[in-house]
Amino acid sequence: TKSTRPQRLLKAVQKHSTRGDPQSVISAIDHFCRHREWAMNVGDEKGSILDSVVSELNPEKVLELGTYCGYSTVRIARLLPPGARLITLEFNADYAAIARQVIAWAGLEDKVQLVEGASGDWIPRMKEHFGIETFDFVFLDHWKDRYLPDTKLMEDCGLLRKGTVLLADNVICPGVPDYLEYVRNSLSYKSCYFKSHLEYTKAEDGLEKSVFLG
Ligand SMILES: CCCNc1ncnc2c1ncn2[C@@H]1O[C@H](/C=C/CNC(=O)c2cc(-c3ccc(F)cc3)cc(O)c2O)[C@@H](O)[C@H]1O
Ligand SMILES: [Mg+2]
Repeated sequence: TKSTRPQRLLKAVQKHSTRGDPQSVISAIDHFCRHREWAMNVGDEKGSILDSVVSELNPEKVLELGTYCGYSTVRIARLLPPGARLITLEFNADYAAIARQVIAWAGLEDKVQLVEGASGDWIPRMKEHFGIETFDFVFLDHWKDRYLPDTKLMEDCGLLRKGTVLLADNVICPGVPDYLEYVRNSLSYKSCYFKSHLEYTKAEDGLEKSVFLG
């Protein structure tokens, strides 16, 4: 039977990158998506903005919503200090299986916990199941109509603290109008927009960085 795009992306990683070298994994995925098949990874341009936000923050506890093939998981985890932890939620079993192999190939499995399941089910269980008090950094890149409800859920579950940074992908394309309106008008957030481009294209897109004020 025909392979899937995530399977072909994994093959490209295993063929064109060095095991244990996260940067080579990132470059192999970017090359595959730019020259072979487009895929919805945050990409190299927005990825550099993601890198700078993570590096400046040096987070200990990170949550990612929507793993897909693990590209942004690898980008974030490679920058985390020893002892820091990234929990990434992915509810599609096929994507989760690919992402696990990409993360393992990059040699980052010790920093990453991939949880197969829906954000709505797992956000309320972060404290009792993973012993997480609050997150320092959250990367939102899952279904766009879930950014706002999941952000409100994280607030309600007490998972955000004064200074927690939310970084949201695709705030222009495909767009998350309800989420943007919320974080830009709420007195509980200080929000700013990083203008960029949709991964591997010339279309406008960007990241919204929102600091929770408590
Ligand atoms: C119950 C659903 C909500 N909870 C969830 N919990 C856990 N994982 C969830 C998830 N929702 C979605 N996911 C997973 O996240 C991923 C979904 C990402 C959705 N992303 C996009 O649609 C997207 C789409 C584009 C895009 C832009 C332009 C275009 F022409 C075509 C596509 C670009 C992007 O950067 C994107 O991120 C999948 O792996 C999916 O299985
Ligand atoms: Mg995205």
